Amino acid sequence: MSFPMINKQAHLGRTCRFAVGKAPRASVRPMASSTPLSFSKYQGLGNDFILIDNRHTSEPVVTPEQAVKICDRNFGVGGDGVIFALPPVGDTDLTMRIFNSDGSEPEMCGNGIRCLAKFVADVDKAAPRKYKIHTLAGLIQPELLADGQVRVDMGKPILEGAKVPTTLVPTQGSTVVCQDLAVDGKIYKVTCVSMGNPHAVIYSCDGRAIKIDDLDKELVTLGPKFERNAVFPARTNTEFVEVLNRSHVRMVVWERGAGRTLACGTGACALVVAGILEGRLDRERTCRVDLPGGPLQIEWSTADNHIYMTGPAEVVFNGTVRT
Ligand SMILES: N[C@@H](CCC[C@H](N)C(=O)O)C(=O)O
Repeated sequence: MSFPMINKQAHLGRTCRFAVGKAPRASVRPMASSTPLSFSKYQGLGNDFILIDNRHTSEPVVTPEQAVKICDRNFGVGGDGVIFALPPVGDTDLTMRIFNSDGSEPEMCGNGIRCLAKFVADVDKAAPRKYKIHTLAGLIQPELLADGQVRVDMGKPILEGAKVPTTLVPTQGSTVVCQDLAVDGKIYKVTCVSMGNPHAVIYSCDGRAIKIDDLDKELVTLGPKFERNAVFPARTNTEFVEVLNRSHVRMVVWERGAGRTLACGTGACALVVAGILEGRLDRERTCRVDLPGGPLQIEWSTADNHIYMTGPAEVVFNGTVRT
């Protein structure tokens, strides 16, 4: 591998100070507290993850509570989440599970699955190839390209509001497009899309198009008011988007369970779908999405209705950690 191998060691035996989020589907066995755990840190556009080769057993070797501590940027390794490569289910190559940095378990992670594909290829010393990965959002298929990028077949978006889930009243059939949501005395136009995980996408507020530079500072206070809004019973990821032209946008994101991050792959997919549903973007062209950490290319195929996401994934360092 052509990256510097840094061995980072941390001891995480202290009590965590943070509230641990709900992890409804997590059923995990705690690991022995003194066992050093090998991990690799990867990032996709600055969305960073601790990757664990967990293919020897179907239960994650880290609990949600331990994940919170490992993700801590001051007292731990630091990351937006912990991702596990688990044994395959059915006709797949492997299973992915992820804990957010607050310990909750999302269904999918777009940047994370690019990192996972690179990680597994690096561990197995495999030639570039396409993986079939089982996730809580169904089958997701990343392909390592010759130029180092990873192209992911993200499957079909879920457009039915109740399945996103949101209690906002649908505006186009069963889909919530440009529905009003009042937050802090302003009316946001919200479009709800699930990529397996829920997204609230916002292109305009109080009748004006979103300007990323104007709301950048506000995001930290505004984001949680969407994430925990009663109209999103499973909480939500929230993307604020500025259109540069009909195939190029800028965004910032507040992630469920992780807060402000530099990139969200599922969010980039959801906002392109939302932009097309709102009539702001062209479906015929691949859309460039500029995230705080860099660009992704997103296509919503008319041929199979799947979303295709292309972007980078890089190893940062390998290490061991005590939990
Ligand atoms: N950063 C991810 C999304 C991770 C999950 C998200 N925080 C959730 O809870 O749904 C991405 O790149 O998609």
